[in-house]
Amino acid sequence: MKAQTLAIIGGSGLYEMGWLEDIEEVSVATPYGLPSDAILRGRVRDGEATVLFIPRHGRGHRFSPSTINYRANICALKMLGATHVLSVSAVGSLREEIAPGSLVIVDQFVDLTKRRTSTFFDEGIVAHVAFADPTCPILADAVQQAAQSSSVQVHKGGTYVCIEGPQFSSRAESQIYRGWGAHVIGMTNMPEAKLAREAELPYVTLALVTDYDCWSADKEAVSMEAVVEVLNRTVGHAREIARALAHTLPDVSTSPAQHALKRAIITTAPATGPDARARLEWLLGRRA
Ligand SMILES: CSC[C@H]1O[C@H](OP(=O)(O)O)[C@H](O)[C@@H]1O
Ligand SMILES: Nc1ncnc2[nH]cnc12
Repeated sequence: MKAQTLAIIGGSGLYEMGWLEDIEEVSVATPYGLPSDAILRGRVRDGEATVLFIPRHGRGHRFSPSTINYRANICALKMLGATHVLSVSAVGSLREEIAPGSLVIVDQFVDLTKRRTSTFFDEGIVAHVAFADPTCPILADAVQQAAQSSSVQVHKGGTYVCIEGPQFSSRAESQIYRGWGAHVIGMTNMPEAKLAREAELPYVTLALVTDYDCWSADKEAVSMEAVVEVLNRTVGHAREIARALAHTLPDVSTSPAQHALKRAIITTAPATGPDARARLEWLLGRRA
Protein backbone atom coordinates (compact mmCIF):
# COMPACT_ATOMS: atom_id res chain seq x y z
CA MET A 1 0.00 0.00 0.00
CA LYS A 2 1.30 3.50 -0.80
CA ALA A 3 2.06 5.95 2.03
CA GLN A 4 -1.13 7.16 3.67
CA THR A 5 -1.86 10.81 4.31
CA LEU A 6 -5.00 11.88 6.12
CA ALA A 7 -6.17 15.39 5.27
CA ILE A 8 -8.51 16.94 7.82
CA ILE A 9 -10.58 19.94 6.78
CA GLY A 10 -11.67 21.70 9.95
CA GLY A 11 -14.98 23.53 9.99
CA SER A 12 -16.53 26.07 12.35
CA GLY A 13 -15.01 25.71 15.80
CA LEU A 14 -12.18 23.46 14.62
CA TYR A 15 -9.13 25.59 13.86
CA GLU A 16 -6.45 23.27 15.29
CA MET A 17 -6.31 19.56 16.16
CA GLY A 18 -4.48 19.68 19.48
CA TRP A 19 -2.84 16.25 19.04
CA LEU A 20 -0.71 16.88 15.94
CA GLU A 21 3.01 16.34 16.56
CA ASP A 22 6.19 17.26 14.64
CA ILE A 23 4.22 20.04 13.01
CA GLU A 24 5.46 22.09 10.07
CA GLU A 25 3.46 24.86 8.50
CA VAL A 26 3.33 24.61 4.73
CA SER A 27 2.26 27.51 2.53
CA VAL A 28 1.09 26.24 -0.84
CA ALA A 29 0.48 28.33 -3.95
CA THR A 30 -1.96 26.69 -6.36
CA PRO A 31 -3.13 27.54 -9.89
CA TYR A 32 -6.37 28.67 -8.20
CA GLY A 33 -4.79 31.03 -5.71
CA LEU A 34 -4.15 30.59 -2.02
CA PRO A 35 -5.84 28.06 0.27
CA SER A 36 -7.75 29.29 3.34
CA ASP A 37 -4.57 29.19 5.41
CA ALA A 38 -1.16 27.58 5.69
CA ILE A 39 -1.55 23.82 5.97
CA LEU A 40 -0.25 22.07 9.07
CA ARG A 41 1.61 18.86 8.33
CA GLY A 42 2.42 16.52 11.17
CA ARG A 43 1.94 13.08 12.68
CA VAL A 44 -0.21 11.35 15.21
CA ARG A 45 1.78 9.92 18.12
CA ASP A 46 2.69 6.22 17.58
CA GLY A 47 1.07 6.29 14.15
CA GLU A 48 2.47 5.83 10.67
CA ALA A 49 0.27 8.20 8.72
CA THR A 50 1.10 11.75 7.80
CA VAL A 51 -1.67 14.16 8.78
CA LEU A 52 -2.52 17.42 7.03
CA PHE A 53 -4.82 19.97 8.61
CA ILE A 54 -6.49 23.01 7.07
CA PRO A 55 -9.21 25.15 8.69
CA ARG A 56 -11.60 25.84 5.79
CA HIS A 57 -12.59 29.27 7.12
CA GLY A 58 -8.96 30.13 7.93
CA ARG A 59 -7.64 30.68 11.46
CA GLY A 60 -9.81 33.30 13.14
CA HIS A 61 -12.69 32.31 10.79
CA ARG A 62 -11.98 34.90 8.07
CA PHE A 63 -13.74 33.32 5.09
CA SER A 64 -17.51 32.99 4.71
CA PRO A 65 -18.93 29.83 3.09
CA SER A 66 -19.22 31.74 -0.23
CA THR A 67 -15.66 33.13 -0.21
CA ILE A 68 -13.71 30.01 0.79
CA ASN A 69 -11.33 29.08 -2.03
CA TYR A 70 -12.48 25.45 -2.17
CA ARG A 71 -10.45 24.72 -5.31
CA ALA A 72 -7.22 25.96 -3.75
CA ASN A 73 -7.89 23.96 -0.57
CA ILE A 74 -8.49 20.67 -2.37
CA CYS A 75 -5.67 21.26 -4.85
CA ALA A 76 -3.20 22.08 -2.05
CA LEU A 77 -4.14 18.94 -0.10
CA LYS A 78 -3.73 16.80 -3.21
CA MET A 79 -0.38 18.44 -4.00
CA LEU A 80 0.79 17.58 -0.47
CA GLY A 81 -0.05 13.93 -1.02
CA ALA A 82 -3.44 13.54 0.68
CA THR A 83 -4.89 10.04 0.24
CA HIS A 84 -7.96 10.37 2.51
CA VAL A 85 -10.06 13.45 3.32
CA LEU A 86 -12.05 13.87 6.52
CA SER A 87 -14.27 16.93 6.39
CA VAL A 88 -15.54 18.16 9.77
CA SER A 89 -18.60 20.41 9.66
CA ALA A 90 -21.17 22.04 11.90
CA VAL A 91 -24.72 21.34 10.71
CA GLY A 92 -28.32 21.93 11.66
CA SER A 93 -30.63 18.94 12.06
CA LEU A 94 -33.74 18.51 9.91
CA ARG A 95 -34.91 15.41 11.87
CA GLU A 96 -36.26 15.02 15.38
CA GLU A 97 -34.13 11.91 16.01
CA ILE A 98 -30.87 13.70 15.08
CA ALA A 99 -30.38 15.77 18.19
CA PRO A 100 -27.95 18.63 18.74
CA GLY A 101 -24.78 17.21 20.25
CA SER A 102 -24.89 14.07 18.10
CA LEU A 103 -22.75 13.34 15.04
CA VAL A 104 -23.68 12.29 11.52
CA ILE A 105 -21.46 10.51 9.02
CA VAL A 106 -22.91 12.12 5.89
CA ASP A 107 -23.24 10.05 2.72
CA GLN A 108 -25.32 12.19 0.32
CA PHE A 109 -25.58 15.85 -0.65
CA VAL A 110 -28.07 18.23 -2.22
CA ASP A 111 -26.28 21.22 -3.73
CA LEU A 112 -28.22 24.49 -3.49
CA THR A 113 -25.22 26.77 -3.73
CA LYS A 114 -25.41 29.57 -6.30
CA ARG A 115 -22.16 31.44 -6.60
CA ARG A 116 -19.21 29.09 -6.21
CA THR A 117 -16.85 27.58 -8.74
CA SER A 118 -17.53 23.89 -8.42
CA THR A 119 -15.15 22.26 -10.88
CA PHE A 120 -11.50 22.07 -11.91
CA PHE A 121 -12.72 21.41 -15.46
CA ASP A 122 -14.27 24.71 -16.44
CA GLU A 123 -12.02 25.90 -19.27
CA GLY A 124 -10.09 24.15 -22.02
CA ILE A 125 -10.89 20.64 -20.84
CA VAL A 126 -14.22 19.06 -19.93
CA ALA A 127 -14.81 16.19 -17.51
CA HIS A 128 -17.96 14.70 -16.01
CA VAL A 129 -17.12 12.58 -12.95
CA ALA A 130 -19.63 10.16 -11.44
CA PHE A 131 -21.07 11.47 -8.18
CA ALA A 132 -23.88 9.03 -7.40
CA ASP A 133 -22.05 8.01 -4.23
CA PRO A 134 -20.33 11.25 -3.24
CA THR A 135 -18.57 9.96 -0.14
CA CYS A 136 -16.20 7.04 0.33
CA PRO A 137 -17.99 4.10 1.99
CA ILE A 138 -14.70 2.57 3.15
CA LEU A 139 -13.66 5.78 4.86
CA ALA A 140 -17.17 6.16 6.32
CA ASP A 141 -16.90 2.69 7.89
CA ALA A 142 -13.50 3.62 9.33
CA VAL A 143 -14.91 6.84 10.80
CA GLN A 144 -17.74 4.85 12.37
CA GLN A 145 -15.20 2.43 13.89
CA ALA A 146 -13.10 5.36 15.09
CA ALA A 147 -16.18 6.85 16.73
CA GLN A 148 -17.09 3.67 18.58
CA SER A 149 -15.46 4.64 21.85
CA SER A 150 -16.95 8.14 21.65
CA SER A 151 -19.60 8.93 24.27
CA VAL A 152 -21.83 10.74 21.77
CA GLN A 153 -24.44 9.28 19.46
CA VAL A 154 -23.23 8.75 15.90
CA HIS A 155 -25.71 8.41 13.02
CA LYS A 156 -24.31 6.50 10.05
CA GLY A 157 -25.56 7.97 6.76
CA GLY A 158 -27.54 11.10 6.10
CA THR A 159 -28.23 13.66 3.40
CA TYR A 160 -26.67 17.11 3.78
CA VAL A 161 -28.39 20.06 2.07
CA CYS A 162 -25.84 22.73 1.25
CA ILE A 163 -27.25 26.26 1.11
CA GLU A 164 -25.39 29.35 -0.04
CA GLY A 165 -25.77 31.24 3.23
CA PRO A 166 -24.38 33.05 5.06
CA GLN A 167 -27.88 33.66 6.44
CA PHE A 168 -29.59 30.68 8.02
CA SER A 169 -32.76 29.41 6.27
CA SER A 170 -36.33 30.65 6.56
CA ARG A 171 -38.90 28.32 8.16
CA ALA A 172 -40.47 27.68 4.73
CA GLU A 173 -37.10 26.65 3.27
CA SER A 174 -36.29 24.45 6.25
CA GLN A 175 -39.63 22.65 5.95
CA ILE A 176 -39.09 22.11 2.21
CA TYR A 177 -35.66 20.51 2.81
CA ARG A 178 -37.22 18.28 5.48
CA GLY A 179 -39.92 17.31 3.00
CA TRP A 180 -37.21 16.27 0.56
CA GLY A 181 -36.03 13.73 3.13
CA ALA A 182 -32.76 15.50 3.90
CA HIS A 183 -31.22 15.00 7.35
CA VAL A 184 -28.87 17.91 7.98
CA ILE A 185 -28.14 21.38 6.63
CA GLY A 186 -24.92 23.30 6.23
CA MET A 187 -23.18 25.81 3.98
CA THR A 188 -19.77 24.42 3.06
CA ASN A 189 -19.66 20.83 1.85
CA MET A 190 -20.52 21.88 -1.69
CA PRO A 191 -18.48 22.24 -3.81
CA GLU A 192 -15.82 20.80 -1.50
CA ALA A 193 -16.99 17.18 -1.95
CA LYS A 194 -17.38 17.61 -5.73
CA LEU A 195 -13.86 18.96 -6.06
CA ALA A 196 -12.47 16.16 -3.90
CA ARG A 197 -14.12 13.69 -6.29
CA GLU A 198 -12.60 15.42 -9.32
CA ALA A 199 -9.23 15.27 -7.55
CA GLU A 200 -9.81 11.52 -7.02
CA LEU A 201 -9.69 11.95 -3.25
CA PRO A 202 -11.81 9.67 -1.02
CA TYR A 203 -13.89 12.08 1.09
CA VAL A 204 -16.26 11.76 4.01
CA THR A 205 -17.98 14.28 6.27
CA LEU A 206 -18.24 14.02 10.01
CA ALA A 207 -21.02 16.46 10.84
CA LEU A 208 -21.42 17.95 14.30
CA VAL A 209 -25.09 18.66 14.89
CA THR A 210 -25.43 22.00 16.60
CA ASP A 211 -29.15 22.90 16.32
CA TYR A 212 -32.56 22.01 14.92
CA ASP A 213 -32.47 24.73 12.24
CA CYS A 214 -35.96 26.30 12.24
CA TRP A 215 -38.47 23.78 10.86
CA SER A 216 -40.18 23.14 14.21
CA ALA A 217 -42.57 25.59 15.89
CA ASP A 218 -41.78 23.82 19.23
CA LYS A 219 -38.05 24.40 19.11
CA GLU A 220 -35.86 27.46 19.32
CA ALA A 221 -34.78 28.57 15.83
CA VAL A 222 -31.05 28.31 15.13
CA SER A 223 -28.88 31.17 16.37
CA MET A 224 -25.11 31.66 16.37
CA GLU A 225 -25.16 31.67 20.14
CA ALA A 226 -26.67 28.17 20.27
CA VAL A 227 -24.34 26.88 17.54
CA VAL A 228 -21.22 28.09 19.35
CA GLU A 229 -22.40 26.73 22.69
CA VAL A 230 -22.95 23.22 21.25
CA LEU A 231 -19.74 23.33 19.20
CA ASN A 232 -17.73 24.13 22.32
CA ARG A 233 -19.13 20.98 23.90
CA THR A 234 -18.73 18.64 20.91
CA VAL A 235 -15.70 19.67 18.89
CA GLY A 236 -13.48 17.62 21.23
CA HIS A 237 -15.29 14.46 20.07
CA ALA A 238 -14.44 15.27 16.47
CA ARG A 239 -10.79 15.78 17.43
CA GLU A 240 -10.68 12.39 19.16
CA ILE A 241 -12.43 10.59 16.30
CA ALA A 242 -9.99 12.13 13.82
CA ARG A 243 -7.09 11.02 16.00
CA ALA A 244 -8.43 7.43 16.15
CA LEU A 245 -8.98 7.52 12.38
CA ALA A 246 -5.38 8.60 11.78
CA HIS A 247 -4.33 5.35 13.51
CA THR A 248 -6.64 3.15 11.48
CA LEU A 249 -6.67 4.57 7.96
CA PRO A 250 -8.23 1.98 5.67
CA ASP A 251 -7.06 0.84 2.27
CA VAL A 252 -9.15 2.98 -0.08
CA SER A 253 -7.87 1.52 -3.33
CA THR A 254 -11.43 0.45 -4.24
CA SER A 255 -13.02 3.78 -3.28
CA PRO A 256 -15.38 5.29 -5.90
CA ALA A 257 -13.10 8.34 -5.89
CA GLN A 258 -9.98 6.45 -6.78
CA HIS A 259 -10.30 6.38 -10.59
CA ALA A 260 -12.97 9.04 -10.92
CA LEU A 261 -11.26 10.69 -13.88
CA LYS A 262 -10.49 7.51 -15.78
CA ARG A 263 -13.30 7.78 -18.30
CA ALA A 264 -14.65 11.18 -17.26
CA ILE A 265 -12.64 13.44 -19.56
CA ILE A 266 -14.42 13.97 -22.87
CA THR A 267 -12.10 16.55 -24.44
CA THR A 268 -9.70 14.89 -26.87
CA ALA A 269 -5.96 15.34 -26.32
CA PRO A 270 -5.46 17.50 -29.46
CA ALA A 271 -8.41 19.72 -28.44
CA THR A 272 -7.17 20.25 -24.88
CA GLY A 273 -6.07 23.84 -24.43
CA PRO A 274 -2.40 24.32 -23.46
CA ASP A 275 -3.44 26.58 -20.57
CA ALA A 276 -5.74 23.88 -19.21
CA ARG A 277 -2.99 21.29 -19.57
CA ALA A 278 -0.59 23.47 -17.56
CA ARG A 279 -3.22 24.42 -14.95
CA LEU A 280 -4.14 20.78 -14.34
CA GLU A 281 -0.60 19.39 -14.32
CA TRP A 282 -0.91 18.79 -10.53
CA LEU A 283 -3.87 16.46 -11.17
CA LEU A 284 -3.41 14.95 -14.60
CA GLY A 285 0.37 14.89 -14.96
CA ARG A 286 1.11 13.40 -18.33
CA ARG A 287 -2.51 12.31 -18.81
CA ALA A 288 -3.72 15.64 -20.18
C1 LIG B 1 -21.02 28.74 12.58
S1 LIG B 1 -22.61 28.30 12.00
C2 LIG B 1 -22.61 28.33 10.24
C3 LIG B 1 -21.37 27.84 9.58
O1 LIG B 1 -20.93 26.61 10.21
C4 LIG B 1 -20.84 25.63 9.21
O2 LIG B 1 -19.53 25.67 8.64
P1 LIG B 1 -18.55 24.41 8.58
O3 LIG B 1 -19.17 23.41 7.64
O4 LIG B 1 -17.26 24.94 8.07
O5 LIG B 1 -18.43 23.85 9.98
C5 LIG B 1 -21.90 26.05 8.22
O6 LIG B 1 -21.78 25.39 6.99
C6 LIG B 1 -21.69 27.52 8.15
O7 LIG B 1 -20.61 27.87 7.34
N1 LIG C 1 -29.03 25.43 10.87
C1 LIG C 1 -27.94 25.56 10.11
N2 LIG C 1 -28.04 25.93 8.81
C2 LIG C 1 -26.94 26.05 8.04
N3 LIG C 1 -25.69 25.83 8.48
C3 LIG C 1 -25.54 25.46 9.76
N4 LIG C 1 -24.43 25.18 10.47
C4 LIG C 1 -24.83 24.88 11.72
N5 LIG C 1 -26.18 24.95 11.84
C5 LIG C 1 -26.65 25.31 10.62
